[in-house]
Amino acid sequence: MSVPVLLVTGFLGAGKTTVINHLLTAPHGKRLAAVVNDFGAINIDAELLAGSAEGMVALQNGCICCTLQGDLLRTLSLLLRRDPAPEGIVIETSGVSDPAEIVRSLLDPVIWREAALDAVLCVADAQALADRPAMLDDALLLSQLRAGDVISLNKADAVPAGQLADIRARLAALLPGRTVLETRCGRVPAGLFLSDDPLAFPDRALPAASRFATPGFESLSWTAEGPLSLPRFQATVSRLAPLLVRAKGILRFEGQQHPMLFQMVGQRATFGAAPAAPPGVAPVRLVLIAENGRLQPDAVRALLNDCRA
Ligand SMILES: Nc1nc2c(ncn2[C@@H]2O[C@H](COP(=O)(O)OP(=O)(O)OP(=O)(O)O)[C@@H](O)[C@H]2O)c(=O)[nH]1
Repeated sequence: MSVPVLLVTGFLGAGKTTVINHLLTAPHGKRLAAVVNDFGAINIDAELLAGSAEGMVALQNGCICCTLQGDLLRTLSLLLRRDPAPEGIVIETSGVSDPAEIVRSLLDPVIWREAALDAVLCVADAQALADRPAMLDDALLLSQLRAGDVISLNKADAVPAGQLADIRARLAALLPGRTVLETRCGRVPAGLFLSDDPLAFPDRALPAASRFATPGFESLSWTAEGPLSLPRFQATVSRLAPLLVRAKGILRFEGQQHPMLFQMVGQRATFGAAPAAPPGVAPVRLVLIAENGRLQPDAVRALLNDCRA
């Protein structure tokens, strides 16, 4: 019997990792494996996933719709040979991936026999769409939305009801007949996905070939061995924010005992509790993502180096 696969797509920072964490910890009684693809040399998402050591494979420094496609297929075949085998596989694409290419690979009959694509879930960021309605004209975002069998309109808590209704109306016009679920903190109904019935979403058309052979984004990864000065880091982030689409990192600040999880989506930055670092990794790890050509790596690294306490 083939193992159902859920492909989770969505723009940078929409909440894909949050959704997958919810699915991994929801009480559905299934043994799930996750494959996460972070577009950067350091895979922060892998560290943020519950039980990340068990059944989790990180594909990094590239994007699975382009350079890492072969790696994805090899990874699936390794996961399927694990004992005990997973009962469901969740694949998180990086926020810069066009899922059309990945769907095409997964529809390959050889893969399908063992790991059948059950559904594509597109996580859309209600807060970003409320702030920047023009995002819905973005070709990559459109491709991600169109690939979705189900759209999770996430961060519904952060948007007033009237604006949420406007966004739903725009999505309904763009994607007629598609299921749109308003979600908070990625809490999609787990029972909707990874069912044993591979025909739950039977109308999948073979997607058109990708228009995003080269992603229009670049990432810069930076690490430090010692703590940072919080005021200097905040000043640097304010300076860099207009250039960035997304940033995330696990940071240590002078005078603080615990590491902090730093997340920035668009211009909004938040700090939260970070999981304990795995042994042997640098205590400060940061990934910045920007449109191609916007970051001058040496200058950015110099600014970040100046944040060291
Ligand atoms: N207010 C609010 N914030 C959320 C919600 N879901 C996720 N977030 C926050 O949004 C930020 C990005 O969430 P992630 O789950 O890392 O997003 P992602 O799509 O995996 O990000 P990339 O992998 O970098 O593309 C984090 O700070 C989350 O805590 C939500 O429903 N409401």
